[in-house]
Amino acid sequence: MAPPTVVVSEFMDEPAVARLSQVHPTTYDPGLVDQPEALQSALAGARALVVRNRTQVTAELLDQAPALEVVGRLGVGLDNIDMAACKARGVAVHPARGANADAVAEYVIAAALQMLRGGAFFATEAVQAGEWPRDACQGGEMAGRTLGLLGFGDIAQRTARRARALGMTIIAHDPMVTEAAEATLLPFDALLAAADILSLHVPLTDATRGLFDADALGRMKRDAILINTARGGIVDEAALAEALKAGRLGGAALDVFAVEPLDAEAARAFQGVPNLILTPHIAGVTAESNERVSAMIADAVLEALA
Ligand SMILES: O=C(O)[C@H](O)COP(=O)(O)O
Repeated sequence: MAPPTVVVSEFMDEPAVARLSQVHPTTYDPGLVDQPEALQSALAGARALVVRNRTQVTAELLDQAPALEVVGRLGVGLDNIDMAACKARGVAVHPARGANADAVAEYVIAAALQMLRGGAFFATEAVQAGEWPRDACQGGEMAGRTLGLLGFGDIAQRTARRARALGMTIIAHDPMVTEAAEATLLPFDALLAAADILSLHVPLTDATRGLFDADALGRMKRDAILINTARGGIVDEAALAEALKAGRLGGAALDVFAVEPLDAEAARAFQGVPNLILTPHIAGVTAESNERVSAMIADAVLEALA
């Protein structure tokens, strides 16, 4: 078998893989991300590498791939890719910008609705059993509440449009944005103090690492809901667990974690914590978004190698 020109180390929509395979010898093995040696040897002659968020594209890995020309990223976060090392080696990096944004925006709205109103939808058994738990099932409304967005890029703006349609007031903080039709821009402290639901849409950088520590969480409303679909590491998980347990915060939905899958310490910290939803880094992944993301990256790789 010819050594692969294209290596795909995490899951990708099969029709997009097939398009790559028609043109170039392609190794598609979603398990490669967990087999560093196999990944290195697959890359020996590869011109393209396609990853999601778990494959660490480090300088060391790039050194094992001397023919590499392009990295396709099946998502938008770039914290698993050493961009400087790619640049130094002339390796282009293509994220799937915009292709999973609707999936994340819908997740944020669903998580907020779930936190406010979700209890009612778990009443099926009680209702079948002849109970009528109307008090326990009473929730809250999105309309009239304030959605705070930290970061006001594409995903946050799509979330804002949906929230506005539900009657919410939208506020945002983004040092890169000076004008926004969809939101009132506020300083960070004012955003923390005013949001009923606060959703994070910033990358993990030195400036955002650990930003939501005990102090920041303490400056939010006591009944506020925090939603993190951005990156683990922005929220201090132990401090969040403590705040929820102590009733200093209303609830949280976390899709991303400092270590994924959760390590034992984080799992212990979250044990028995009330009003907490944990999901496995899935906000941006739906059947539709996987198709869009994969098609976009197949196109980018084919074009780069043409
Ligand atoms: O950065 C992203 O777009 C999200 O983390 C989803 O990425 P993934 O689906 O490629 O893991």
